[in-house]
Amino acid sequence: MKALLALADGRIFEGKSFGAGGEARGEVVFNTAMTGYQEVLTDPSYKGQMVTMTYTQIGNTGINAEDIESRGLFLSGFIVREYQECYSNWRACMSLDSYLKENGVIGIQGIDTRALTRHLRDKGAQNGIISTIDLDRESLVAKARAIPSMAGLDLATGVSCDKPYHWTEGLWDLKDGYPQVDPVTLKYKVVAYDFGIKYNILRCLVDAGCDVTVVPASFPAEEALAMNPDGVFLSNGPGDPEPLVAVQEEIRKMIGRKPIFGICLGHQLLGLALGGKTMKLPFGNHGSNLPVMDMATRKVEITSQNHGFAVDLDSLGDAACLGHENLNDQTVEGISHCTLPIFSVQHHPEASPGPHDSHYLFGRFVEMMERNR
Ligand SMILES: NC(=O)CC[C@H](N)C(=O)O
Repeated sequence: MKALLALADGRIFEGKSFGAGGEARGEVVFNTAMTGYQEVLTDPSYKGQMVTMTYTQIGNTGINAEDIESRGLFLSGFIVREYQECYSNWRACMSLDSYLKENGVIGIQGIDTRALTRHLRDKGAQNGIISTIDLDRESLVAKARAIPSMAGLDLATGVSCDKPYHWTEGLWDLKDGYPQVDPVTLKYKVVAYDFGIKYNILRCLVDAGCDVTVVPASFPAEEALAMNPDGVFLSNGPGDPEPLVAVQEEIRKMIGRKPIFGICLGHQLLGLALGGKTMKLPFGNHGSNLPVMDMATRKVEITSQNHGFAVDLDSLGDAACLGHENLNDQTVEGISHCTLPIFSVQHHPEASPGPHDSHYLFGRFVEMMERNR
């Protein structure tokens, strides 16, 4: 079935539909990861976005029951060069096409994703619409123009959990899959704020020795502190961090009381709680091959990233210093508090998908909690 992708600036791409049919809208971004489309699909931080993969063939390894990063699919559309219906992997249980259909997500294939990516890189990420039902080009562009901008949107509250829960699953192992870890062996009590948390962050925390209680985005700081955790974790999540004013206020109350570690949206929220500002980047960083320098050791790590906003370092003044730097665009990749045991990173040390170079950051958080007990 024919499908069209129309961008707000008038550019149109024609392709064929796979997955669900209908119409979907969102901010179009590109992801440069060569593997891990299932983790990309289940990353809640993509809510409100349509993702184009720069890798040319997608679907080859099908879908399995294990590489899942959240309770569902949150992105609104999936754009690929060549969809592969014929999949092969020992863990695969269904095709990508069936998975998208089951979850009501629109896919479009046969798109010149190189041209689309270059367009987004040169003109900036922008809103777009994919349709199989309205093939009128002018009407689609008009609809794409009417989509509200990602800047200013609180999308995190909508994807967070409803009530606190306990997490005890550890990291995947080839022989045993995901282990259930006995909480008595976990030494550090961590309260993890869920703004759209990826499961592998929770697994990495457990693997590092943390007994994790996940709490909703709106969880009051007083209640988190009353649980007397060794540390507080702030998760990744979709949308703009700036409108989450109430969350920033709660984070502010915990600064100086407990060690804090933040990832991605959690990092941006920490920056705002420390008095800094965030800004929207032209097209952001989405992929699993992005170089970053750890300023403490000057070691370079290849990282997994997925963000469209960034912390403005100058706006932080003396509140924090640069902890990590993105070596492609020199944006702030991490901050660390000058005196308190508080740090955060823009990239994803849990990978999923991506390299494990940054796994050490979970160990750094545990060391911080150990020193502050
Ligand atoms: N992965 C994330 O946490 C993304 C953070 C934020 N939504 C951004 O786009 O910058």
